[in-house]
Formats: sequence, structure tokens, C-alpha cells
Amino acid sequence: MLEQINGPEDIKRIPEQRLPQLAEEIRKFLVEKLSETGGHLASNLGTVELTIALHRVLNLPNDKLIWDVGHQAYTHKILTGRKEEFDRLRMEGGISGFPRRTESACDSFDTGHSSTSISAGLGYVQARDLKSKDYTVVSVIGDGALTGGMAYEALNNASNLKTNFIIVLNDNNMSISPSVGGISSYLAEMRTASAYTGLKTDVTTALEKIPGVGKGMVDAIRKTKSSIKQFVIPGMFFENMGITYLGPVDGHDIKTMTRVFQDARRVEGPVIVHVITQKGRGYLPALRHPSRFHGTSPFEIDTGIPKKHTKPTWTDIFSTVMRKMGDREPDVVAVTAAMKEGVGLKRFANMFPERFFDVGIAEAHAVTFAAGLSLGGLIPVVAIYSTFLQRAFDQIIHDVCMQNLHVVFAVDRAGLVGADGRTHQGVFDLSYLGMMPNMTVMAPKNIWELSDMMKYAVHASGPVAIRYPRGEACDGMKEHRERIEPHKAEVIHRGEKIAILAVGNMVSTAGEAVRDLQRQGINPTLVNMRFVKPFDKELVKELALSHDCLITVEENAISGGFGEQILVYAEEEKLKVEVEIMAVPDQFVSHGSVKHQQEITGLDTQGIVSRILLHERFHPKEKIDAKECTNEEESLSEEKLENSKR
Ligand SMILES: Cc1ncc(C[n+]2csc(CCOP(=O)(O)OP(=O)(O)O)c2C)c(N)n1
Ligand SMILES: CC(=O)[C@@H](O)[C@H](O)COP(=O)(O)O
Ligand SMILES: [Mg+2]
Repeated sequence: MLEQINGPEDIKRIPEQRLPQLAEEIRKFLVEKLSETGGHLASNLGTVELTIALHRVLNLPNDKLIWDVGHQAYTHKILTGRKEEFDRLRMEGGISGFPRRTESACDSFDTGHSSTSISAGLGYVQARDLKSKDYTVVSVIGDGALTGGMAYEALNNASNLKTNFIIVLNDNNMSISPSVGGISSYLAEMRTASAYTGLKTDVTTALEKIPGVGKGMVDAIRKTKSSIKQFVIPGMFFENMGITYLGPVDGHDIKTMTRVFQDARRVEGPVIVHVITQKGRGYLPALRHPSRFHGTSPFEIDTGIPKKHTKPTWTDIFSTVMRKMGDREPDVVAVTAAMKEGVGLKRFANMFPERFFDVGIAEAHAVTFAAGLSLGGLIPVVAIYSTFLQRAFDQIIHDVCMQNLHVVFAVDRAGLVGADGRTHQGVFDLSYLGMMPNMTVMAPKNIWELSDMMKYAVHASGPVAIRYPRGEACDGMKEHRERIEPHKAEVIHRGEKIAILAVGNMVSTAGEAVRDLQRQGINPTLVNMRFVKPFDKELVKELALSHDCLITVEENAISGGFGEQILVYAEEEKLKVEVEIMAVPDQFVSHGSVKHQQEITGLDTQGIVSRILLHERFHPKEKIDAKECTNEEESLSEEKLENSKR
């Protein structure tokens, strides 16, 4: 039946009784495709029927369907004519793992970060009404995403709306790990309440329909604040805010959901449809281990076991350091914003549950909460992905840096992240952290340095951030393990004329480039900066005197990054040295492998070599005389060329 689905209208042509079979075909398709490509499997297995029901009711692309986070929109992509693209899901040139307006007219809003869907949907609604347009707006938000503050700001704002706005709460009782906090308990209570009373749709609406009893009784119930009434009427929290509540509805029953969505379209005002789904449904390994299959690498279908065994990641090293730190440092506590597994705090959480805090998808709160922990005498280690820490920009400045509080930021996934693409690139942290007074920013070159930096950070004072990338950790350069001294860089190799100032993971890449260049008779100096802020000014000054050119290399946006700091410093100090910056150009970098992303941004070994070879004056004399130099510029791809011209 799946072959009949090639565009948004096709789902409406399938007879209703055949839809459950279609749902199973879609699940099989997803498991097969993702076993090869990897991707967000568990959430997508849970939203197959929900998506079918929504597509039966809505008219896309006229109606607007907004997926929160967007990691659960694979069935939506299949139903809107993109199933043939799944072989290249999240690969360079292939479809994104998230909704993209440039990919399809049926994608109404680009997502990737959590808890934005209600705000965006409400914006669409207000624009629709002001411009007298006629379309339905639906925001689909998960119970995990509903732990994010933005969702409440938007609900608060939506509550006095007089026209239709549908919010579907996709409740699978899971974030990446089990959902945490009060809202999770509240939703659990609603599920229990409905099971107890046997009520499957809106109680207040149902009562209103009873002649002679309805409205008065509903008003009385609405005014009552007793916990008994809360128990009897699921959704009272929303109803009290002026948002009609429908549900809970079985999120795998297409027929009932279709009916409820049709009802929801008739509500004049905001309406929440509470849908209960199962994360990982239909594939046993994902059902048993929904966190592990939240985002998966390619796996064997029979067992669910990953196809490729990887070396320890930077996150694994951080995880081990934190576990050991937990034993030795009783004041160290760990904070995550719903990413216990992702940031490697699971073992710490198991060993020191009272010193571990999962605050939900609430990065801004996590940081201010850590400020309080610090003032209370603890040493909080806040582990958040670089891209999500952007959410807490103001909190880091206002609540941590301004009070110069000792908070350690473990900034994971810093740099190019690969398959998640533009929404998740961690390429801004050196810029946004580097601009904050009092902040120390460090980046390790290898696993031992990450461990040493963590120890240094925990014993330091003031805010300290350590940034490290996604993926396999560098276990080379073990012989270079100088003690970490405040703000001091480490000279890896003394050469001449050119000095490469490399940051974090770029040190090993630059090391390879140096070896390559040495074979060509060029012998650059290589420095592991270690501290991006404050950086080693003494050394930079000394290198400026002894070299013609300083080349900075960082996996961060060019704007406001490390290179720009060096440039400004060189100007301020009137250093007679050329400064060149190698960094991520001023553009969003799409999904693909990290290797590809490094290539197109010029941040791979070859990119560094080519950049240095562009300077003919640094070539060995005999080579220039013999005119043996190849014109590297010609052999560069257009993208690389753009990059090297910067
Ligand atoms: C701001 C932000 N923080 C963290 C994440 C990482 N993240 C992606 S999905 C997810 C869990 C979402 O849970 P839910 O909305 O319930 O969807 P489910 O995975 O259960 O389908 C998290 C924490 C994110 N995308 N954005
Ligand atoms: C959708 C989302 O934001 C997360 O699931 C993210 O994709 C995880 O990324 P990692 O695979 O790097 O942990
Ligand atoms: Mg969920």
C-alpha cells in the first residue's frame, strides 16, 4: 500500500479500514531504512498513526502542521512524497532528519531545538486572522518538549485566543530518558484518571451536552479547586487557562484520533488534544530500549545491535571523569537538561543520585539553578550540548558570569556534529562564551587533556567552560601532557615562519597537516592553545616576533571566535605579523558526515595544508626555483575556494 503514497493527497484515498495495515508498512519501512542510515527511530515508530490521522484531517500544504523538535516527522515526510529519499536520510545532499521549509511546502516551520512549536503555531494563527486567511494550524508537541519553558510562555499567550488553534500533546511518557518533573506526574495522573473513569474524550464537553445539567455543572466543576475534581477531570490545568482539553486519546487508534481532530477544528479558541503513544512501538528492541533507539546509528534488525563498534567518544571520557570525580569531590554535583545519556551522566546519576539533577528540557533554568547551587557551596558541572546552551546565553552572562560564580560548563557536541545538521551545529560557543567577562574557555586536544582540564576546572574559581566535540575522542599525542597552567598554551612543535594556533580537536588535524607540509619542505610551528579565553598572550607575542604568519584553526564560526580574538590582539599590540583565520564560514552548515562538513569548511588536514601552500613565499626555495609548485587553488572545490579566500 505504501507504493500508493506519493503526495499529501494520497493518504485520503486509502480506505479507512486499511490504514492500520499502512501503519505497519510504514513501521517496517522505517526500521529497514534506519537500520542502514541511522536516525531518530523510537519517536517515529510512535507517531505513525498520529501522523496518518492528522494528514487525513488536514489539507497540506494549505494547513500548517508544526512538529516540535521535528525528530518525529519521518512519517510526515513519507506521506508528503519523500519516501524515495530515505536512503540518503541525514546525509550530504539527502533529506534532513528534521522538517525543512526548503525541502517541502508541507513543512511549515524548521525545527530541531525543543519547545518552539506552540509559539510558532500561535504566530501563524495571529497572522492568519489578521490577514483574513483560512487555514488550520496544528502544533504537535511531546511530553518531553512540554518540560521546556518556552512552551508555557506560548500557552500563556495562547490562552485568550478566540479563534481555532490545535495543540496536539504527543504523550509517550518519555523524553529521551523517562520524562521528569511535575508535568510528567500530572500527565501520568491524567492517564490514570481516564483509565479509572473510562472517559476518553473531553469530560466538560460531554457534560455540557446533558440537558438541564450540563452547563451549570460544568461551571461549578470549573470553579472548584479541590484535588478530587482535578482527578475526575483530566486536563483541568489547561481548561483553567482557557484552553479546551480533549483526551486522553489512544494515539494508535487512527479512527478515534481522526474524529477527535475533526472535533478539535470546530473549537473556537485554543484546544489541546492529549494523545497517548508508545515510543518504539512495533519494534521490540526500540520498545524495550526507547532511549537507546531515540537516536540510533545503523543497527542489525534482528538484534538491534549497532553495526559498527566505535572507539570511546569524548562523551565517554567525560563520563568516566565525572564518575571518578564523584568519588573524590563530594561537593561536585551534575546538572543536565534532559540529556542524561547524551552528555554521559548516566553512570554518575546511578552512583550519586542525590547529586544528580535532570531539570528537563530547560537549559536556561539549568544555568540559573547551577548559579544557586554554586552560591550554596556546591560545585555544579552543567553538561549541555553546545547548540542547546545557546538557549541560556543570558543566564550565563547575568546569573553566572556577572556574579563570577564557580560553575563548570561541560560543553559537549562543540564543533561540527554531522547528521543532525544546521540546527545542531555546535559552532557558536567560542563566540558566545568568549565574549563574556570572567569566563574561562578551554578546549582539550585529546582524552588525557579533557580529564586534566576537568580537574583543573573543578578546582578553579569563577565560570569555566570546557568544549569538546561529538564522536570518537583523540587518543593520540599522549607524549604531550604538560601540566595545565592557568591560561598557558602548549607548544607541540617548534618550526619556522608560520605558526599554527590550533584549538581543541583541531590540534590533531593540524598535527597531520604539519607532517604533510614537512614532507614538502615547509616546517610550521604547532601550538595547542588549550585556553581560548583568556589565551596565552605572552606566547602569541613571542610567536609574532619569531614568525611571519599566525594561522588560527578552530571548529567555530569565524565571527567572534578565537581567530578574531587573536586578530584584535595583534592589532591592539601592533604586532608585525600576518594573522589568518581558519574557521567555519558565516553560513549554516547542512547535514552530512562530520568529515564532509570539515572538508567543505576547509577544516580538515588537506584544507590546512592547501591554505598554507597558497603562500608561495613559504615554499622551500628550491621548489619555487624549479617551479614545481602545483597550483593548489585550481584543484580546490568551489566551496573550499570560497573558504580559503576569506
Ligand atoms: C533545546 C533542546 N534541548 C534538548 C534537545 C534534545 N532533545 C531532542 S528530543 C528530546 C526529547 C523530547 O521528548 P518529547 O518531546 O517527549 O519527544 P519524544 O522523543 O518522546 O517523541 C530532547 C531532550 C533539543 N532538541 N532541544
Ligand atoms: C533530536 C535531538 O535534538 C537529539 O536527539 C539529538 O539528535 C541528539 O544528538 P546526538 O546524536 O549527538 O546525541
Ligand atoms: Mg515524549
